[in-house]
This record gives sequence, C-alpha cells and structure tokens, in this order.
Amino acid sequence: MSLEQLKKEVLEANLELPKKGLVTYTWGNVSGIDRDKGLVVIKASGVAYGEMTVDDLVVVDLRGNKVEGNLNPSSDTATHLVLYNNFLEIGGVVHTHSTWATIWAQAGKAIPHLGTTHADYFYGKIPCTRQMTEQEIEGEYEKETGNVIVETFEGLKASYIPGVVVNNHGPFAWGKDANEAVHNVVVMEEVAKMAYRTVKLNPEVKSIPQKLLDKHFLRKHGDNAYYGQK
Ligand SMILES: O=C(CO)[C@@H](O)[C@H](O)COP(=O)(O)O
Repeated sequence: MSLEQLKKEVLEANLELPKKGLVTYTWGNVSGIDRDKGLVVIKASGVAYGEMTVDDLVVVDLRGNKVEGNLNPSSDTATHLVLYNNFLEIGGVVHTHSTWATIWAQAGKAIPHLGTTHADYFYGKIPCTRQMTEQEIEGEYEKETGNVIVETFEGLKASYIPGVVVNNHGPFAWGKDANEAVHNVVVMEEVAKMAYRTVKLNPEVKSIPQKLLDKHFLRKHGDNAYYGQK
C-alpha cells in the first residue's frame, strides 16, 4: 500500500469515530502504520473532525520524528508509537474518551467478559492498567502511558485482546489496520455499556464459561478460524 493510500485509510478511520458517536469535540485519534517503510500516519493534534482532510494528518517515524505534514501530530502519538514498537502484529491504533469505556477506566476496573458479544472480539476481560506514578506523569507522560499498557499485556496476546482501558484516562484499541482498530473500539464501547448494566442488574454475575469464550472467539480469530465466508 502506498503512503497516500494509508493516509486515505487513516482519514476514513478517524472520520468513523464521530459517525459512531465515540468522540466529542477533538477527543480522540486514529493512526495506521506502514511497517515496510517504518512510518506512521496519525491525526494532527486538536483538529476538528467535521472539517478533517488528509492535510490534517501527519507522518512520523517510529521514533516520533515528523516526516510529512504541516501540523503537530496528535498529543497521544508517543503512546501509539510504543504500541507499534511492542505489538508487532498490529497495524492500526485508536484512542477515544467514549463514555462507557471511560467509565470503566475512571473506576480503575477491567471490563469483564460476560457474554458472547464480548467473546466474539476479546478473548477475556479487557484489562485496566495500573495508575501511573507521579514520575511517569511528570516525565514522558504519553510514552509512559504506552509503557504501562505494554506492562499490562505481559503474558497476554495483543491480537487476542485488542484493547485496554487506561486507568483514570480512557480506551485504546488496535487491530491489523486502522479500520479494524476502530471496529474494535466501537465494540469495546458497546460491551462496556452492556457489562456496566449487567453488573448493576446482577452484581454476582460470573464470567462467560471458558468453553463458550473459546467457541465464540476462536471461530473468528487465529489459525483455526472458520466463521463467515471463505
Ligand atoms: O486526552 C487527550 C488530551 O488531553 C487526547 O486524547 C485528546 O482527546 C485528543 O488529542 P489530540 O489527538 O487532538 O492531540
């Protein structure tokens, strides 16, 4: 894929966020990576979604150096870059402050895996990171946000749990490309809402049984997936 095509894809993925009701004002960002070139296309910081064009995208390398674009890249760029540098299988990253996922983040709680809607996309609970330390907040805050996500995923497969809620902050999600990352964050918002209401209705509710989690997740993801059309 050319860089121009990647920009188009990243623009479309960004524009999907307001369409799905996941961003208020400028509260979110999507990026996509060209692994061969080692370049990331990301939304510029603080630009309104209503009038966004390809000129509102910025190209950076994996160290955060600007390669193309007239504007400053998203303030969350360093977090995206830590994810690309550590989760080598991913091709797109998204961050929002969508209401339901952010409620779980602010409560400091993982989104529990209670039903098959969740299991179709996330192979277990969507983890919540630990709170960040004062040093991390005072230092390279956005980079440390990425590091705390990576720390949370020790022993987990990022492609099997394509999202996280960052404590006191909000959701980040990822996927094989920018479009899939947005798809996953849309699903995260839905399952966050369902889980909140399920727990309210039945505080004793248990996680979905492992067999049912396996059935739903593994038929759609991984080497033995068979769901849908060939
Ligand atoms: O949390 C923040 C800013 O505090 C960000 O996530 C913004 O919501 C989006 O920032 P830009 O991508 O426009 O810099």
